[in-house]
Amino acid sequence: MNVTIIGTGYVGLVSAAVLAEIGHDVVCIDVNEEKIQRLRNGECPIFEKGLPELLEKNKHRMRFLSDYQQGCQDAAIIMIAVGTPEKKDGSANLSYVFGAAKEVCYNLDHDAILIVKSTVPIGTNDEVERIVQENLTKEIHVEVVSNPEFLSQGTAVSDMMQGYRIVAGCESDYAREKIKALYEPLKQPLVLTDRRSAEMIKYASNDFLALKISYINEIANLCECLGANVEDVATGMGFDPRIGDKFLRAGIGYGGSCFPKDTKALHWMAIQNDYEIKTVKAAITVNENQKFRLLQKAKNYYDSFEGIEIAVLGLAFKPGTDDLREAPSLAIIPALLEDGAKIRAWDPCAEDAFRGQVDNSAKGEIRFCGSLRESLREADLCLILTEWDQVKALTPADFKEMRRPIIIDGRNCFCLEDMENEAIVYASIGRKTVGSLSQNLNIYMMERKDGES
Ligand SMILES: NC(=O)C1=CN([C@@H]2O[C@H](COP(=O)(O)OP(=O)(O)OC[C@H]3O[C@@H](n4cnc5c(N)ncnc54)[C@H](O)[C@@H]3O)[C@@H](O)[C@H]2O)C=CC1
Ligand SMILES: O=C(O)[C@H]1O[C@H](OP(=O)(O)OP(=O)(O)OC[C@H]2O[C@@H](n3ccc(=O)[nH]c3=O)[C@H](O)[C@@H]2O)[C@H](O)[C@@H](O)[C@@H]1O
Repeated sequence: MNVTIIGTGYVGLVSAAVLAEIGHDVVCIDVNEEKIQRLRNGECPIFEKGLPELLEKNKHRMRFLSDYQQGCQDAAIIMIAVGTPEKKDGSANLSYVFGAAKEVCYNLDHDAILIVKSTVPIGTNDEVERIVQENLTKEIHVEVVSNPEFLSQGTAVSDMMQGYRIVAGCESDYAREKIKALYEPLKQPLVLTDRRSAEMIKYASNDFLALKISYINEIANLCECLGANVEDVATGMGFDPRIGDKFLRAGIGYGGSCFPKDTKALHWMAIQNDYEIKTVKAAITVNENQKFRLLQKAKNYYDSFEGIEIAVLGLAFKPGTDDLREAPSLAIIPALLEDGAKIRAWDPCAEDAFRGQVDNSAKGEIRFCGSLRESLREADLCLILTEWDQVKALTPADFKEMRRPIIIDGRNCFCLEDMENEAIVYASIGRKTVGSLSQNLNIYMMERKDGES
């Protein structure tokens, strides 16, 4: 089939490559000309495992354009995969979706299915249909289908190739048959519903996962108070298939372009309908506070961070991506800089994206380090924000390169057994703090605290 995809972000570009891989001819449209040029040059503009290879393999079935008229020619299916970022009030910004739908109307001269793949509030597809009816310039039949996406960044290609399900909200048999034909080669369970239910499945799924994370984070915080170990607790819970062992990793909370915005958007939708969705609201509140657990723990060692050299390992919101959207680093690092800390940041691929985000007027300073070793050497404190494999491969000996080996791990990267009985302090989330500093360092720390008080 001829498929045109609008938006070449994480969802649009991965969908395009996967649909080409299963035999469709795909045209990608983006308003970002630079991105389109890079794609035409054979470059992959985002960091996503397996994507460059898939684009290269299927380049004979893919075209990249910025012109809608050319891009819509011959398309049997048009898929909108543009962003739906959060607005200040928590609602979703739908201007990109509506803008793309209008462009399609102005440029389409034949019947087609218009798929909305972006995550959109319940009722948006109905609104898109209204826009289509109002703006079509030819006597043609365009049917709107809600087809949300469930991939995760970092594993996007395999998530799409081997997804748990495909959800499509269609309002006619004609649309249902087209969707079946489009996805048939993927051999995945197909959940066919009406459009509003499909839209709701997306929010309900994301928000449930967010809730699960906030729940385990609260259990972790309680474990710390009561002397239990959250990793063991999660393992014990996860064996029960009614609970499941996924999304029970305690840490400094969820980030990324979706859970934060999709929890707030559902909460907003509820309020608009005079309903308060208390569970989701609680997940949001817990997550906001969880980011700062590391700083609270660090205060056990330093009353102020003025002049303190802090190794920050990981900037991206999760490993496997260079995406910084809603990453805890964006909340934690500015707070440290404000307090006068000297940050030595390390991330294997999010450094460039982070550079533009630092507030130059803050008291402290930030240096980006090319290696973990450079970041750790002579540091007074280490904060782990992202569980990159390179970080998980560090050993106690690596941390001993620090001036004061105090490690506060927001992603529970290490077994407690490997870190205890070492001349380092290792604090993590929902587990006891292990290790101790050498006697000299202990005396130093005490003198420092006395000097400050
Ligand atoms: N990032 C993710 O892991 C997932 C995202 N989603 C949803 O998918 C949607 C897209 O998300 P991402 O791919 O992360 O967004 P993104 O921000 O990475 O990419 C969006 C792309 O759309 C382009 N664009 C904007 N307006 C346009 C227009 N009128 N015409 C053509 N191109 C236009 C932008 O230039 C950009 O390249 C969002 O609704 C998101 O919630 C759903 C599942 C997973
Ligand atoms: O709608 C979306 O955009 C996507 O949102 C998430 O995908 P993503 O945000 O890419 O990544 P996740 O792996 O879900 O991680 C999100 C955040 O939760 C955190 N997390 C995840 C799992 C866990 O057990 N604990 C935890 O703190 C991660 O560190 C990360 O900050 C969902 O997993 C996807 O199914 C969904 O399609």
